[in-house]
Amino acid sequence: MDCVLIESLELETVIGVYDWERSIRQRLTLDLELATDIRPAAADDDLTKTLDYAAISQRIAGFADEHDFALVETFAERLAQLLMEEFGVPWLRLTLRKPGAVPAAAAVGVRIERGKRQESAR
Ligand SMILES: Nc1nc2c(c(=O)[nH]1)N=C([C@H](O)[C@@H](O)CO)CN2
Repeated sequence: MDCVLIESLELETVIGVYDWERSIRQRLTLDLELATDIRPAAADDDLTKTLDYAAISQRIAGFADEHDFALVETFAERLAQLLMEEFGVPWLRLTLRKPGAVPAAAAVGVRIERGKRQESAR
């Protein structure tokens, strides 16, 4: 299975369950593995035949701007749905970290996998 990767994407958003978190923007970092068959794009050297990681990163930054969830779980789940629907991603693994939320930890967060892996014929 081929993947397009986005690693350590830095986002700013309103997120948190406590009152003091509702009026500030906090940093999240995102790792993504997005399943896609890269061979058509590679064969024709054509960006339109693959997932454009720049366009997807920009869309994710917009998503972070538009929403103010309480939980990282909600952010991750809603973002996964968006990526699968808008970009036709059949399977993804998404790791969302909230650095600084627990001072004794480098980061805390969630990792989810959604969709079906499609093993490609060789
Ligand atoms: N599983 C989770 N636990 C906690 C979350 C969360 O989103 N998911 N959030 C908080 C607070 O917002 C925390 O980040 C403030 O430091 C606590 N636990």
